[in-house]
Amino acid sequence: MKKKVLLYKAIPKQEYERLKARFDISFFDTVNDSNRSDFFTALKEAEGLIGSSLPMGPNVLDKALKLKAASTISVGTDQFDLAYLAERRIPLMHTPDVLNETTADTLFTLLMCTARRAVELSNMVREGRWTKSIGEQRYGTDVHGKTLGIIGMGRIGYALAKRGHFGFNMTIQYTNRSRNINAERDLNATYLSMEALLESSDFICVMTPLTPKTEHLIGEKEFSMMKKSAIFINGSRGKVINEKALINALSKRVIRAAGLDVYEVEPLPANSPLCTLDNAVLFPHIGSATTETRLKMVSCAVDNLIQALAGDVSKNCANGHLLKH
Ligand SMILES: NC(=O)c1ccc[n+]([C@@H]2O[C@H](COP(=O)([O-])OP(=O)(O)OC[C@H]3O[C@@H](n4cnc5c(N)ncnc54)[C@H](O)[C@@H]3O)[C@@H](O)[C@H]2O)c1
Ligand SMILES: O=C(O)[C@H](O)CO
Repeated sequence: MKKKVLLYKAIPKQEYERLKARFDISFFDTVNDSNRSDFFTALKEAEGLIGSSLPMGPNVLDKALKLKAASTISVGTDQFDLAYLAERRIPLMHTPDVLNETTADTLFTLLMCTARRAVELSNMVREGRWTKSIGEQRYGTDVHGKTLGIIGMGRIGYALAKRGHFGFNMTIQYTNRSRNINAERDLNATYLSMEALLESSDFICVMTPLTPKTEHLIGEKEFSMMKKSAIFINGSRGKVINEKALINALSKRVIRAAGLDVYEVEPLPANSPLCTLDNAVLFPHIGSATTETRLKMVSCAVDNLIQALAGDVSKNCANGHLLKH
């Protein structure tokens, strides 16, 4: 008999067929009031889970009594409680590496758009407000040759730093849980304390995962330490930043501008004060959102689930270090 798998995201047909060839699939594109009880019935029977963007904390997974493996179509694992899963001996598989370059492309786009006020000025053209030279007060600021400070120099942080170093002759500095020797060797990156990085960077990009230790890592105190001309970029998770403090820093011009791909609440409510700020560039969580990369992520997550349900968690297991204890 085929193992039961709960799929909670629409995926390309060829990847769906790969799953269907091996497993008995229950598919939920979304979970709402009309299908919630069917979702929980399927969850109760599922040995495998695959999907993304749904909170899967203990309150949900306590009902998944037969669960043997979960596979998230993302590198971020913050929808899950890794320790809880490890306690139940359930591996959580994720999709590192396949999205590094695309996400770094997005972050650099965000950085460039923010520095050069691209969205604001493009809107001026579209709305018929380009009636004369834009004027000094709307000039952007240079990116090339500036200092890029990266908080969280992991896989994506490194890919972003590569763009800054080789493409834009930027000075790279970073803070991280541990030294990134490759970044220091390849990109001449300098390891700094958080304080030193905040005080001396022209561009500051946050690329840590969201964990209990990184929640609200950047708040009022940190914004006040940045240069008045600093441009802040968040491509990690919204909750790594105290969004209220960021809004305050932007509206009072404590810093120059921010480029954001992620928010405390997603989708960002249209009445968020962020939407009224002309010094904020707002992307709708599109770090990895290209056709090619999203397909690679789904394919990787499908492979991960097949392998994990066969007992092999040697690759891409996010809580492997906890399962060992
Ligand atoms: N915006 C998007 O669409 C998008 C796309 C991909 C990933 N992400 C987010 O980016 C995160 C990072 O992805 P990655 O693949 O580079 O992960 P990674 O694990 O390779 O890198 C994260 C780095 O953060 C560091 N770190 C962790 N806690 C820290 C702390 N308290 N202080 C300083 N550094 C700390 C780690 O040491 C590591 O080097 C993901 O967890 C995800 O949340 C967002
Ligand atoms: O974590 C990730 O992979 C990205 O945020 C896309 O969901």
